[in-house]
Amino acid sequence: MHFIVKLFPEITIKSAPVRKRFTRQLQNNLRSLLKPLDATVKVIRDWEKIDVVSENDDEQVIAKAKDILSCTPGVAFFYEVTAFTYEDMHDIYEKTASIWLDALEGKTFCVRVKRSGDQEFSSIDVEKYVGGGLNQHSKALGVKLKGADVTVKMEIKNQNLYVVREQIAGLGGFPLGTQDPVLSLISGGFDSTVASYLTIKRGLRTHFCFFSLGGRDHEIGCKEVAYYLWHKFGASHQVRFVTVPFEEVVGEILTKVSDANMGVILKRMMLRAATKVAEHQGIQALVTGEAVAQVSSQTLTNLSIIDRVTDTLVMRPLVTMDKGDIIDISRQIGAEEFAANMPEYCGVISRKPTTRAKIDKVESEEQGFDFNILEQAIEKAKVEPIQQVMAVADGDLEVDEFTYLPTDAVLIDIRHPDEIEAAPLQLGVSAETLEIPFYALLKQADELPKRQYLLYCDQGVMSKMHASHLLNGGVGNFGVYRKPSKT
Ligand SMILES: Nc1ncnc2c1ncn2[C@@H]1O[C@H](COP(=O)(O)OP(=O)(O)OP(=O)(O)O)[C@@H](O)[C@H]1O
Repeated sequence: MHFIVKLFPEITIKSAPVRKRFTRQLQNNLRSLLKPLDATVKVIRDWEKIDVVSENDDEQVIAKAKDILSCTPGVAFFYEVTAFTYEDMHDIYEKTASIWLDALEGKTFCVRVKRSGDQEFSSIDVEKYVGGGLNQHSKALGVKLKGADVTVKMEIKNQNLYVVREQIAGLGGFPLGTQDPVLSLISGGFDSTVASYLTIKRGLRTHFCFFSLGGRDHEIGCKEVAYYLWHKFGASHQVRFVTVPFEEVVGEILTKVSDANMGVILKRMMLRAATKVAEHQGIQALVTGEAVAQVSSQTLTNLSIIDRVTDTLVMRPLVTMDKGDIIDISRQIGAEEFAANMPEYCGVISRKPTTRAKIDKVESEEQGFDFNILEQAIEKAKVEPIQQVMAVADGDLEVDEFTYLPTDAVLIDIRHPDEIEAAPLQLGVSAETLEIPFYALLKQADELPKRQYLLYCDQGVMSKMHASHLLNGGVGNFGVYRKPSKT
């Protein structure tokens, strides 16, 4: 496989040393993401682009590599190419035709060439020669310079010819690691998920902070979405997931604070706690999913009262975005279903929340609040590397694991639909199977007919955590299926 990765344009307008630093960071990120997939892969950087090259032509490896390249911040787009050396212009035509001739049948096309080096011909000469040849020898409908169905692209560098087979869009943004880290307050809904995605995409290493308001299902759902975002868009860097037990803080608010100010005071408590967590982790900015006027606590008056409790920078990437646009992004990044399936949790729900809180009133109500409870919550915060958040919790019951399918057992593939599409499960034996993505499982488990179910996912971690969680809740007919090892 061979990919030519093009840099996000905002990188290319930086000064030379900054451009070099950002490109080197992207090279390192791609290397660390691609090496586990293919140990022989070479990631080579020059001023204009990054080449990803390997002898490996396995279809699944190529599909996964494309997935990685399209989800890595800093990549504008990339070409999948076939590389040749060439003798002369006719040889360029022959090599291009070997890839494109049949694919042009019934289509209009044009040829576009980017050339560097000391050749006897210009880019336009090649476009004319190759275009003419393809037009004559293929069953194309003809050449069309504007609005053609197909653009046949190639790059010529000295004696090397790269014929583009496919152009694939990248994520844009800056390579992770080029900016300082942030702590994203994630609650698993559309907003904080999209806000976290946007900070990752902009090159900010995004750690997560979750306030547990009661309900393990909500905690699991939130960890799943954070893990998903990290794994898909930010796995070149290690991040942490911090869980702050906020049940008692909520209890104190419910007993000490007036209904109207509960929402604003809860957010002030969250920001106070997040500020301490961030300080402790050496992080200098917080991120939330708030957008002006979306809910009552998000008026300018209330947001400014919320912000007064901290000197730490609070970033709100969605502040002026419409909900529909936020949901569209969440759909594009494969996270819409997470939010839609996020278990209900019992938070602070005011009947008549104020949209214009008064700072004097808020501060006087907070005087009755026992701040030891907040301090204790911060002390009890649990910091985990994101890779471990899906592990079974201490004290959870052990579930049965199988490397074969018992008669009458039903296998449930709980992987994300994108993963199932990229690598359909091949069992080698006939078995009854269902596809229920992990984020929908807790909701649907209750409705399934009583049978023995075995959960399957790639690493066996998510499936084990879910089966164990169900078992702890008294649902014992779920186990784990692992593919037998090949040795
Ligand atoms: N339990 C929580 N843990 C961590 N952060 C939270 C929590 N609840 C709220 N937040 C943060 O506060 C922001 C505003 O929360 P709020 O519940 O008012 O709005 P929201 O738009 O429903 O949030 P979301 O869609 O992200 O769940 C969230 O986007 C998130 O950043």
